[in-house]
Amino acid sequence: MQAPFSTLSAFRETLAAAPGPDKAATEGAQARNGQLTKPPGALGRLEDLAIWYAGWRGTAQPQINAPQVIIFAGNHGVCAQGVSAFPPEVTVQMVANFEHGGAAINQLSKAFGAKMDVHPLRLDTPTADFTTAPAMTEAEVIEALQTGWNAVDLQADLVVTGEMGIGNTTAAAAVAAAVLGGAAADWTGRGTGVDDAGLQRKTDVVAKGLALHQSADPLEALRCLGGRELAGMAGAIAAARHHQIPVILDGFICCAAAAVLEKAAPGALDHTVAGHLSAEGAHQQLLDRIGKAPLLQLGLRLGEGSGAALAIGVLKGAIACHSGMATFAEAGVSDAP
Ligand SMILES: O=C(O)c1ccc[n+]([C@@H]2O[C@H](COP(=O)([O-])O)[C@@H](O)[C@H]2O)c1
Ligand SMILES: Cc1cc2nc[nH]c2cc1C
Repeated sequence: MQAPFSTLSAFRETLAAAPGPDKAATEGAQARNGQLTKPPGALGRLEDLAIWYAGWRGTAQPQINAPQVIIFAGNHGVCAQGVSAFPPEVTVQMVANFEHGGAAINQLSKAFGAKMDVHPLRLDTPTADFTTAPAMTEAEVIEALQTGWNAVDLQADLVVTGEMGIGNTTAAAAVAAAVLGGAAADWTGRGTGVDDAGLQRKTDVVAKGLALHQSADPLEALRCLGGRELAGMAGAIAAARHHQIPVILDGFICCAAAAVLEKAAPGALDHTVAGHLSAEGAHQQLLDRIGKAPLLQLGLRLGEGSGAALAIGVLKGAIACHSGMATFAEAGVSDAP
């Protein structure tokens, strides 16, 4: 389906009109969970995950057969300020690596049975340096949101949103600070591995951007301080909601993009779970602020959707148990405590 918006205000309305989970499917899944051959609650968070997933898919006994990993790539004018340990050319080089199957996310997608799509977003035209101008025009941010929306495969039954973009932890920190509040230093971290001087530069750059672009509107924060890959992820997360497809969020940059949606329309992330806790310092508080507990904590700070792709395995495990286990009655197991 083509994106049903061509302005930020129409995108805001699309978010506000998003559907909720199916009540009957949720209740059916809760009832089924109570009959499965295990002590009550013994599968811990897997039980909540299965019931959550069932509600969004609209069936009490769902399957996961077609996960889709979607990677958006963007370039950032703010790299001119020396905010990354790597040069911006790495973005296009890594896109080629994705296309040739050589990146971590290629292997993780394959390992967890997901198809993987890559969307380079105008890599030859970096966003404007947000210390001097808005990162994007409305037309540019809309184009990226639309590409994200249209990237979701309607046949997918689970979506992972990931990114690649040298400099994007600076953009994500600025967006997080603008939509969630706090000082620049609360949200900046080492990204690809900047040293102490680089971290100080990054914090000053974010503070400058926040001072220049003051708006209470989270979508304006995305436009002025974000990047095309953040907007792409936001568009895909919103589209997945529209099509009742659950989403696994990835690391710091993905969650900053998601926070924009949550602030623009509270509840907009109800169809999402946090795949992992990134080693990027501010990810924990970002997750706290969007009310998500990560499924995994493995010290990853790669991006590319890698932590979320690993969490596909957790969700598949939850659904395999929920939909495939025998009930006490079917197995002839006594359910008396
Ligand atoms: O996902 C994360 O939490 C994460 C944390 C640190 C770095 N990254 C990745 O590293 C790149 C951004 O780092 P930087 O230092 O260039 O801002 C970008 O391509 C991200 O995918 C990703
Ligand atoms: C090599 C490299 C791979 C990445 N994948 C995601 N972000 C990245 C940043 C770099 C520098």
